[in-house]
Amino acid sequence: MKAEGMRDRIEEKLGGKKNLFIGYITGGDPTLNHTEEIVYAMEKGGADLVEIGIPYSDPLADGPTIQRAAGRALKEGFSMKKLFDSVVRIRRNTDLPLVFLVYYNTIHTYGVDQFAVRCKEVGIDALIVPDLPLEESKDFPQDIIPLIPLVALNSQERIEDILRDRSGFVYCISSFGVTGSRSSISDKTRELVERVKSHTDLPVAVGFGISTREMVEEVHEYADAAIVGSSIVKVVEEEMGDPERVEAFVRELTGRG
Ligand SMILES: O=P(O)(O)OC[C@@H](O)[C@@H](O)c1c[nH]c2ccccc12
Repeated sequence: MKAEGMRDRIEEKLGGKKNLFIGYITGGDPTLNHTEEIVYAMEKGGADLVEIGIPYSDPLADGPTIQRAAGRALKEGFSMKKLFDSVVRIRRNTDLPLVFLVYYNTIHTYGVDQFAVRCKEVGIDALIVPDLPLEESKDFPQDIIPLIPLVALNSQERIEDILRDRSGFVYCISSFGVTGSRSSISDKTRELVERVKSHTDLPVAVGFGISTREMVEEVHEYADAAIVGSSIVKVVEEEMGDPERVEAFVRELTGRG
């Protein structure tokens, strides 16, 4: 489903391209000022899209690294209102596609329609809602802002259903369990991506457990985009949000510049 009258930054930047890179950070980690600077840093390092995670106290799909990031952000007084204000500032400076990674509770508490409208207003391009079941996503106002379809190794028979009438890109989850670095990518992932590609022309991205340039290259052999979260968040943690360090790490992962 395509949002009416919305400029499709995701299609412009990702459509028909290869060797793409998507980076994740947690919004407000360690502060919202850092988030703004880190988004620019990731773009300079070669990221084609940035996922901004909304810190949440009970993030069931997240491993310890991203949980700690959420803890840091919440301790600093994170609020949705302040994040929306940050995105308004970010949008004055870049056309980089931006996606929120947000648990449903945050949306529900804000008000579903209000949340969707505000995201669109500030220039968020899509949402990833890891805990929203497919059936319920059908009632979500995707005419206002699209939801990125998530496909897991065990979604096999439902792939066609999941991919029907979608825009943006497809997020293939390459392993079972929670976010966080792993030493290798399951070989089932390639099959999953091939299957997804037989049902859609959207760009296909692979995430979960990717942490090195070698793993990014491996994903690029069969998918359009590699997604890296926890290992970027680890740099944010170790370097106390220093954008230059994040830029250097993202550049190492993308192999650009
Ligand atoms: O952290 P990893 O293993 O690199 O995985 C990507 C990831 O961080 C990001 O896309 C993400 C963060 N939280 C999530 C929850 C569900 C699905 C995906 C995510």
